[in-house]
Amino acid sequence: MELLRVIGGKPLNGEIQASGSKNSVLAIMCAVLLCDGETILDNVPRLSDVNTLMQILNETGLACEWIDTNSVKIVNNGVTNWSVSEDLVRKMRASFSVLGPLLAKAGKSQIPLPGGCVIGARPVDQHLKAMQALGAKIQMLEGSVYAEVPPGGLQGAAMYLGTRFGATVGGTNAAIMAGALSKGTTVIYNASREPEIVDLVMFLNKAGARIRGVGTDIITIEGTPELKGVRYSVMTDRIESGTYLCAGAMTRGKVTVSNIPPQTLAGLPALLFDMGCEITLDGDSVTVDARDRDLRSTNVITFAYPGFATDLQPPMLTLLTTATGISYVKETVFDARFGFTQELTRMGADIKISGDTAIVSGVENLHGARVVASDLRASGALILAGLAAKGTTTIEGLQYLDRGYERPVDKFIALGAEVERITV
Ligand SMILES: CC(=O)N[C@H]1[C@@H](OP(=O)(O)OP(=O)(O)OC[C@H]2O[C@@H](n3ccc(=O)[nH]c3=O)[C@H](O)[C@@H]2O)O[C@H](CO)[C@@H](O)[C@@H]1O
Ligand SMILES: C=C(OP(=O)(O)O)C(=O)O
Repeated sequence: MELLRVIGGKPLNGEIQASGSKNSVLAIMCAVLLCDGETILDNVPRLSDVNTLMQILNETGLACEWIDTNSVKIVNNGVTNWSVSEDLVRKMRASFSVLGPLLAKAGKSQIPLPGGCVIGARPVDQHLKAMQALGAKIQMLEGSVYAEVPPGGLQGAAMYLGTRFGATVGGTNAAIMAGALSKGTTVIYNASREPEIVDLVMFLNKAGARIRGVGTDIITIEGTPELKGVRYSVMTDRIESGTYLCAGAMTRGKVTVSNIPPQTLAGLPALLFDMGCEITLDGDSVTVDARDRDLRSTNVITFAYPGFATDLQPPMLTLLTTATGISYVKETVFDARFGFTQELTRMGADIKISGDTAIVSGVENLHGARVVASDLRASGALILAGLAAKGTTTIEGLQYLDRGYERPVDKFIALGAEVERITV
């Protein structure tokens, strides 16, 4: 088994480059199913999620290969298989996003239901609603979704997408991708406004789609009969970047993340400033300076963009464990995203959970412990805790870390951390 050993107590100092965005590249790779011929994607992060999606696309008949450290070539000479195997969907929930493109391109698709995960229930009713609005026939058989295009093909339609948690990123992506090849006009009301959706649409429009309104909550799509492969550079990862900025603050150091447009971080720099950090925005680089500072508590509420990103809630909450005073962290996007706080408690944090809110009372120090990451952002959060703690922390569950953080050990070492992967 592989573990991460973190020796804490040293302030991080230095600069790192943000990697390509996981959530953006996964959506764009699904959209490549819609694009005939060759697509080259640059700034692709080397992550296990990307490799899993490459396997899925290969299974559908596309040919994906790494052609450079961060570039992937995908050749789409036609979809030859419209079903996805269960073990791949289980590995990565985002694989369900091939449903819409497979349907639009191959006329049908079969995908096992992804089920819930440790951060919440995660149903896909809004993905299916979008497909049905475009005319698809949907059936559930033995835990799989079977979708089929009606005889005249998918027809553009107006649809309202939304869940009890607000807009849906995956549902909006699904509607955009299927709408791009539908006949006529598709309008999505209450669309998600996440930067990764803007990136997906920029890719699709470069490939020949006609989509406008992205970045607002009404997206309009004029369907086109075909899309062509293009070369496209994926946006940088705001969640990875935010994690390193929180690490700088948590260790009372000074960290610059370059290559990240600050507006994509939504409220994070402002919240770090409220806590007492010095923040410098310089073009596409963000610096947090917390050296010799006493950080104070603040309150955080997660929301769809431009609200505070739920994926940054675990690192932000972790940072608050050593801020003076009491912080309230309310999670409104997923219904079970506080599991990791139990592990922080083992390291000396004082956290109480009351429904959708975590009440964090700042302590002077965390102490090293053996802890287990049970999801992707929990893994980042526990590294931050380990970096700030007195003593040594060992973290289990590195398969989650590898899903979403590119070369984290190299990046933390570049900032002066004592971190190593060990096999036991
Ligand atoms: C691969 C990817 O891009 N993942 C991101 C995507 O996940 P994902 O696309 O799954 O997130 P959604 O925005 O769809 O989910 C938001 C909430 O809506 C619920 N819901 C969603 C769809 C649906 O059909 N029915 C329903 O009830 C979900 O369970 C969740 O509680 O956006 C999330 C919210 O920013 C991020 O945390 C994830 O990192
Ligand atoms: C929740 C996340 O990803 P996914 O939707 O792929 O599970 C995440 O990146 O934090």
